[in-house]
Amino acid sequence: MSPPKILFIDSYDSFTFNIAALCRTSIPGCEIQIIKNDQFTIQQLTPHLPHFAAVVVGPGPGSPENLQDIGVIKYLWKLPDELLPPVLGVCLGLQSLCVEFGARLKRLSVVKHGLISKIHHTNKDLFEGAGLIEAVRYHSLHVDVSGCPEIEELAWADDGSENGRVVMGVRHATKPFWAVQYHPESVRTIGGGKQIVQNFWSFASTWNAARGVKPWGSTQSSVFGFPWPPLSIQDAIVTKSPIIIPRTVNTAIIHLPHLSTPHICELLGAKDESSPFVVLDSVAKPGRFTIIGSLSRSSPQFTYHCRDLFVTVRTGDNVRREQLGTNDIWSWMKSFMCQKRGFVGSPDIPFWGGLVGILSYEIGVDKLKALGQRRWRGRRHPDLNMVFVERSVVVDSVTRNVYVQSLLSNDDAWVSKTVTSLKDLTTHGATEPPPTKLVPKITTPKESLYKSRITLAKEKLFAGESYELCLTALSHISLPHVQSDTSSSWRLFRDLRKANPAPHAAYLRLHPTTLVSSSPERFLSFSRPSNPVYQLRPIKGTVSKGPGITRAVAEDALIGSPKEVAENLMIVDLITHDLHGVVGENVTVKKFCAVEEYETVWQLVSVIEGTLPQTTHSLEAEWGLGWDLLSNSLPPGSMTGAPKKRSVEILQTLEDSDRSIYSGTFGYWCVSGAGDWAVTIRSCFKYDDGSCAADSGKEEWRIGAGGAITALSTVEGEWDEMHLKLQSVFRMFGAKQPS
Ligand SMILES: C=C(O[C@@H]1C=C(C(=O)O)C=C[C@H]1O)C(=O)O
Ligand SMILES: NC(=O)CC[C@H](N)C(=O)O
Repeated sequence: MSPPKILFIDSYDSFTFNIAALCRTSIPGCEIQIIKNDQFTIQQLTPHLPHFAAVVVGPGPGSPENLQDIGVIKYLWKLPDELLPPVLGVCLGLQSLCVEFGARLKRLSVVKHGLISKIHHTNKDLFEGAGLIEAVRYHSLHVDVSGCPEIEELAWADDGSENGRVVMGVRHATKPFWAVQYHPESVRTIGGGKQIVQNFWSFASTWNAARGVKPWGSTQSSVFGFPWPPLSIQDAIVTKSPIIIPRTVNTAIIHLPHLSTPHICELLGAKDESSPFVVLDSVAKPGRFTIIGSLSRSSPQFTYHCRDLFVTVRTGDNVRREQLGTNDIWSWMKSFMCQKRGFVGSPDIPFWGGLVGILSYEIGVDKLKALGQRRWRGRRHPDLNMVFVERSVVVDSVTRNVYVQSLLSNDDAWVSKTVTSLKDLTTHGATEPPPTKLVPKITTPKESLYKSRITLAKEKLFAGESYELCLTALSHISLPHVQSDTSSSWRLFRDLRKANPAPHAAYLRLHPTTLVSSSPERFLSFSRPSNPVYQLRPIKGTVSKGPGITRAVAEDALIGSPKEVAENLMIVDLITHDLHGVVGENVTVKKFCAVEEYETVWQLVSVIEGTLPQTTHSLEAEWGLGWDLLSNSLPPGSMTGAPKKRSVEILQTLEDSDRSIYSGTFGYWCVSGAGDWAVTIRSCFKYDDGSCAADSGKEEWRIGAGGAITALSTVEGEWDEMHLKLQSVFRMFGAKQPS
């Protein structure tokens, strides 16, 4: 028998794959075909409905009364019975069902985003055997079903003086429609998930026994494409690369307990402003390894601007444009890296050599196909800027072992020369230079404007357009350009790593871009095959450090705050969805809302991990999947809010300019298939162009900062939080936060 097919109609939500995963665990062997609500007209969809055993109508931003938000779903409910598959609606899905049968749509007085409520139910029908339900809610709208004879209420929440009784579960009196307003798939929902999907499936099976489900045919396969979980993790669609000849990474290991990272960097060229340089520096826990590139003139550097049809490859003085042709930038970079497969290096370190660089926020926005007013063509600054590192030095901060490695053949001379120089460095020692003293001119966002945008963001949340919006703004710092034989940006980085030690500190000088970062936040890491682990580590929830703010006080302010936990939970659910979308079903939340201490702030951190199914995927498929996950999960959910696409679109209307590399990601993709990417926050960056020229006598730096706006945010609180985050970077300019 062919597996039962479920049609999932997605309204551009960020929890879709979580619901798909819940269906897969509740309905044995089902396969899920996901479509967008504006992908088909009802006339195009109807002939295929007899081939589906059920339809799931998912959540989403906006209103069921707005055709642009609800799309084809509006017309589903009124199809003749003989064409009808059983339907399960979630959130927006429930609202649409009820509205089409006469319910009144209202706004909640107190919106519920990422908040948990006890769900009361009849213990019958969809809720039979459901027991205790404490469920996560993501809604601003709700339905009044009094006066709708066809809609039977099965469950409700008692919001007391806030909203009174709110409908949480319904069924249609005669048609095969059931729905819930809460989120059965959320990682924090207890009860009311698997049981209700199983009950739905049992009613669906009864309905289908009478109706008969037509077999899935090749026409359906060609119309609906691959089901979820995605086939990219199976052998079938992996691009076959040429036969791989194993190559050993030329590696020397030395134990140098007293050597500091800045000294190694300086040995490898950090001081020379004219040359490219990269270091991914784990200055604080949980970071462990520091990766320093030793770039040569032959190290290829790749730059790409969104929507261009080519990528620029620079090797020394040779600059050429490579046409992307039928590739997009992601598959182009992947095919470049495919040629570098087959190296075997030390098992004790995560990086042997590979791509290191920066991806902008906008490259993610472009991938998301978010509608916006941005000018794409003729963008001045690269959206992808990466270098292929062939020679590197990796420092293990735990063992204090230093690994000198080269991917180049016949490179013994460089390896042994570098080992000797490093040993010399330790014996001679070196004095730390004093912090740079500069007089910066700082321009921060205008208070009244930023505050008005917080209010506008909240209005969008109240209207049901988003559940959380990460609002940000850029500040500018202008520094006098000081003539010196030591790169000024390198000096700044050296100061920053002291002033704000962070697990994802980085100094990436990839002209025209220079990034100086003290990011605390890992976006995504993937270990090397076989059986890689994909880890995302979102931070949401920030409290300032200061006198009296002990760990206990911070925990109370973060874990004890429904606002902070809700803010984090929404991103955890979103990130779980991003991960499910690429790796399939095996995704778990390893840590939920742990408090971590950083130099200037306490942060609430969650850890989500995914692994691949035990099916027949090859090492080859595993090798490139981290990159696929990266490209499919940008921009980082913690920098957008949820649902991602709509939130990004709203943010474009609330922010004045491109975020550029702020809010994007930087990190590496190792030739082994492993990678580690951080969120570009607590960072400053500059471009060498007209706005930053030695001839203008100034260096113009930009710093982005912001925070997640939720329905529970206060205008003052969010303004202060944005400033607090700015402060962590301002310190390196020797500057106090301007008031
Ligand atoms: C927006 C920033 O940080 C993001 C927002 C956070 C929050 O709202 O608590 C925390 C970490 C980041 O994901 C920033 O640092 O500029
Ligand atoms: N999660 C959802 O589907 C939300 C539905 C609707 N946009 C609301 O806010 O009420």
